[in-house]
Amino acid sequence: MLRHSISIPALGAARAVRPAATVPLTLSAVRSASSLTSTRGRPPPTHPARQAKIIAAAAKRREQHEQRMAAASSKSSSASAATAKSAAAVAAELSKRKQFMSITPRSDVLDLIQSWGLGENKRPTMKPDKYPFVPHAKRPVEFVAAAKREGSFWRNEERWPEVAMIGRSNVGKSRLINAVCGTTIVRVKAKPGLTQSINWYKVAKPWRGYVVDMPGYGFAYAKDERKEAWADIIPEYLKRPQVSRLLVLVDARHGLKMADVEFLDSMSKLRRLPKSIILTKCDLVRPDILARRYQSVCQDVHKFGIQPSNVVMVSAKSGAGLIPLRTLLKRELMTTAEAEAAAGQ
Ligand SMILES: Nc1nc2c(ncn2[C@@H]2O[C@H](COP(=O)(O)OP(=O)(O)OP(=O)(O)O)[C@@H](O)[C@H]2O)c(=O)[nH]1
Ligand SMILES: [Mg+2]
Repeated sequence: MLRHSISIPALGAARAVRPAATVPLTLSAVRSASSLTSTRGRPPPTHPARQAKIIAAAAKRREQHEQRMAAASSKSSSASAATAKSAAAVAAELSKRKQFMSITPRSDVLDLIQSWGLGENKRPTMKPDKYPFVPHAKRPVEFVAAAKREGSFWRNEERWPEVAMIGRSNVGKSRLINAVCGTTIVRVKAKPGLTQSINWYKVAKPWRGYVVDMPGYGFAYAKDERKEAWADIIPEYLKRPQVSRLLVLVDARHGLKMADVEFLDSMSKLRRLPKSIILTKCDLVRPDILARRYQSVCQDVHKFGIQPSNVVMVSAKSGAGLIPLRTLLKRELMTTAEAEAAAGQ
């Protein structure tokens, strides 16, 4: 028999499911392979035992297919319920958006936005505030302490006022401290969940007080147990008498979210603490949308006893709106003279 030393994949292997076996090239193999692929249409002779096997396999396949079809139909009925649910959510969201767009921007609010250079503005009418927060100070603020649990809170025995920044993760709390105080010492990141402890920053003389950065609530890239720990220490911290004002930061692009409403609600039960709402990232919002946002937020926070005079629009990026925020912050802090007078009492 003619036998070559090379080997080829068995013919028809491209169509077979199993990987191709290699067989030696013989004349008889070539002949039988050509009979399998012949165009005469005669099927190759099959053994009865093999035929029975094929029939059994086909029956099994049919049974499996029916099972799959039954499973798919039950899945599609639950999927259609989920689709109906998400359609309802989309409809609710659309009607909310429609409601929001139906707000007429007030001319005084639009004027305020324009004069402060707020809003998405290619050519701001006003230069960002470049005046130092504390003139002549080498460091306007200094990091003094961080706490991840109640036992390690900064003691602040002099009872100097503490202004706390709070809001959803990524709303811009840390960057706003840097912008307001004219520093870069607070770490900032685009990913939510960077600040994972309560951090105290002491303001330089002649001021006596602290600006406090906090972990955010809502979504954050952090471990669940860490987020649970924040949920416990934040209310504990806010009970302290040293906390003199709360700055609740809200992203101007989104307005009040459920997490903000829940927080403000829980705060109204916890303690009557002066609060301001700070609309952040105003450089990312069109002026007319920003005016609507301001008006709708003023309306939403009214039920928590927050007046429109305590709703401030800022952009830590462009510096717009920082002057009123600095004024507000300084009003909260004691001067050295006031601190001495308080200590002498
Ligand atoms: N365009 C723009 N981006 C801002 C502004 N403020 C903050 N950001 C950006 O928003 C992202 C989050 O800012 P952070 O200050 O770290 O936010 P945070 O609230 O401290 O976040 P967590 O510490 O994770 O809770 C960063 O990428 C900032 O650069 C702003 O006024 N304008
Ligand atoms: Mg932060």
